[in-house]
Amino acid sequence: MADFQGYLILFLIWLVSVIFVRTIISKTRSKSCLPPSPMALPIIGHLHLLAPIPHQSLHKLSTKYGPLMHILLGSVPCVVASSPEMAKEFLKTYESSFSNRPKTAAVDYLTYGSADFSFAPYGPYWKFMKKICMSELLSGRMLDQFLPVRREEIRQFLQFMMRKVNASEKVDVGGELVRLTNNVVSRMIMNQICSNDDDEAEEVRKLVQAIAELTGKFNLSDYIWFCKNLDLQGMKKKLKQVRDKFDTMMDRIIKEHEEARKRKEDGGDTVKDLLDILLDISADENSEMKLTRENIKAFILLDVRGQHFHLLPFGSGRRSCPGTTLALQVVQTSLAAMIQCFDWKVDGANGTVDMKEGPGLTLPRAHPLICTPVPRLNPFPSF
Ligand code: HEM
Repeated sequence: MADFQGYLILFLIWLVSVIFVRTIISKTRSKSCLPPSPMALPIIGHLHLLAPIPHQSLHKLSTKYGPLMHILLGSVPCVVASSPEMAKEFLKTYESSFSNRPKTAAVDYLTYGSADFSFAPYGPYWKFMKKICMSELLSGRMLDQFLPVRREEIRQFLQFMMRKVNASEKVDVGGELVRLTNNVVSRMIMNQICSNDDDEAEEVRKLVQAIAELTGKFNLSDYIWFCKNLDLQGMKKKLKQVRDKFDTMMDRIIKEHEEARKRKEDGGDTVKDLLDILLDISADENSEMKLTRENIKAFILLDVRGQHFHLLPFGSGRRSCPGTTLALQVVQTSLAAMIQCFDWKVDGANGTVDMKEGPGLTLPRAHPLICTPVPRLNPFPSF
């Protein structure tokens, strides 16, 4: 009996040692495969190194650790590529392994459980939506059809500037360009204008701003594993408020579209907006995939070509921006009109433009650009 106990103890010691040594070997092996990394702190990993503006901090770290480095966002491992060559490796050579976007609690909730296109996992639904975007929603034919909308909105923008000239008033240039963009996109998507000065327009603007802020905000529960189910920042309540408001607005707009479609059924050749096309696809019994109400709402919610990997304003590869052609048409034409019609006198800072960057997903300015427009030529002589 004593012999048997001795053998059992020896066996257990052998088993524990084997497991222990194997774990150490596998850990060392997997670590040695990872790119260089700064020293991480327990729990928060490298989060403390990313303040105040993450892309600037990452650039600084890359000058020390090279164009490919490994960091921990709390408990989430992450690889950072910081040179054109490395970007090409991820976005072209090994593109198929990196075609998903990270999922955050805010985006997942706001998009009805990732039912949208921008954050959809790479798979059959994403492929279906990409095809619809390229062949219908944002196709060349569709963009040509909406040329009068873009022309009208740029005209309104220039007329607004002329009114400011006549009143000798300053302008928040960024704010007005956001208004121009929102108007073009919302007229294309659902035939609605956001610039009328009524309460509803203000409500929509606030909603868009709240969505942008919530999706760009750092949420502890996405990155620190033991905070996953603790809502320390009160995000859940804010997300629910915003999504409920959006939901009510969309239900009303969809109902209006459906009533208008019924009235039009007996003929008429009015231009379809993007929401009409999405409702057509969702009603089509033979469609390759069924589009749900939530897919449609989530698609609407979130609203240089990427071949030279030095400048990638629209990304590159299969997840690159499908709105590039539309965006370039609006950006180039608006910029040309702004430069052709006005000189822009910068307010304060000795007349220089303050290029300080603020935090956010789309690289906002730290401070608004306030200018006084000075007319070079009047595009509307009778105005
Ligand atoms: C100047 C304006 C714009 C810029 C700078 C821009 C930039 C970008 C960037 C950087 C991405 C991510 C690309 C990647 O992950 O590789 C993206 C994705 C996307 N953009 Fe844009 N974009 C603009 C305008 C638009 C417009 C006008 C639309 C539609 C009307 C649009 C729709 C989308 C969509 C749906 C995605 C997600 C694509 C996917 O995940 O497959 N964008 N955009």
